[in-house]
Amino acid sequence: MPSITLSDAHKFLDLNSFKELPDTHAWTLQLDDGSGSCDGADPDAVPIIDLSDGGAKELIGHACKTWGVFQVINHDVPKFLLDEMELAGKGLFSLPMHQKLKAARGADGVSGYGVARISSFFPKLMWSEGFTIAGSPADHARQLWPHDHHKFCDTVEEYQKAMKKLAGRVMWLILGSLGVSEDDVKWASPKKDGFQGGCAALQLNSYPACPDPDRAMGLAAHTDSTILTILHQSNTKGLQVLREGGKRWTTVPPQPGALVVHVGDLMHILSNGLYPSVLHRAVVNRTRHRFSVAYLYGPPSNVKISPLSKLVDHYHPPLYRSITWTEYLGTKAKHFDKALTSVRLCAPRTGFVDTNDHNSVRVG
Ligand SMILES: C=C1C[C@]23C[C@H]1CC[C@H]2[C@@]12CCC[C@@](C)(C(=O)O1)[C@H]2[C@@H]3C(=O)O
Ligand SMILES: O=C(O)CCC(=O)C(=O)O
Ligand SMILES: [Fe+2]
Repeated sequence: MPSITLSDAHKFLDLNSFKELPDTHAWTLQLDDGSGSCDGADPDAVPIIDLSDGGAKELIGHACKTWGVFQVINHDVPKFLLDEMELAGKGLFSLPMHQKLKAARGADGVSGYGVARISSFFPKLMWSEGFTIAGSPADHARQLWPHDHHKFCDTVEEYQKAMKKLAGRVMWLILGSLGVSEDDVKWASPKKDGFQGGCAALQLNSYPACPDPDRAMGLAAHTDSTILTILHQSNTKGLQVLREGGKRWTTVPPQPGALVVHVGDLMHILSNGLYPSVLHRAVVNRTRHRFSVAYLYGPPSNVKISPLSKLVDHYHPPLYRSITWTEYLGTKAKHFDKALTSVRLCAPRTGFVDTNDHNSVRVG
């Protein structure tokens, strides 16, 4: 079992046990000042795209350019699998804390139970707990359920398989909307025996009901270091996105059976900035426990990612240097919201809204 030092102990408080918000979790940000977030009733809402629609590619291209996020329906991932994964995750988080700590994420590790990796960039803790699965869930699952970890592992593996297939399909719709063909991105090309490219992590997020939701933060504003992320959120709202160059947070309303797709930083790089990664966060509420599962999809870890040559010419110089996913995750762990800027080659033109300069927008 990874040892937990005393200074770390406050990170592993059982959030369900609080009647009041502890100071360690009280953010000074004003979460909602009334001028900001709007909910799904807004006509200008996050697009919902039917993957069985012949025009899906164009609709996805437009959504990537303008929002960096969209929901997909008719995606062929069975509803029972989404429900089963949600139940498996809820079962994990409902274990006693001492049991969950047996699968705690080590200091340099990726997999395991713990607070969000980006926590170290913030003075306050987030009102959430997470469990990250990179590769096989078996080792950690065995620590959590010494007598019966098979059901959890089977569900996770089936979910990973379905998500990998969907992620490949959506990635090709996105690339297709940029006029990029399979010959242009060898590592990602679909092979006869199934989609080859791609590497991924699964992130389970739990946001317990919170006694003071306006002063708490479920998951602080961030972009994902992925090509794309596929998010399944339970039927409780909490996910908010910031529209490109925008100043207001928009709720992505849970829609039964729909999956949310986020454009990640590596797609931002591949598209040479045409499809900016989306800044998003999770807020919490007073009465309901919220749960989400994110499938974080990227390229094989050692493939060099750079702006696609089809999108680069004399008038459109490459804006980012090439970098592998492994290197980028390291850069993100060190620079967080400055990671994309740190791999940028040319300074943004005057008047260009750099959506990744988080200081220029109200992130609270
Ligand atoms: C493959 C990934 C992507 C990671 C790191 C690693 C495993 C866990 C992912 C997340 C999931 C939660 C938000 C985030 C910002 C975090 O803190 O951990 C993500 C991060 C990233 O997208 O950078
Ligand atoms: O819980 C959510 O809605 C957001 C989760 C998220 O952004 C992530 O896991 O990267
Ligand atoms: Fe995210």
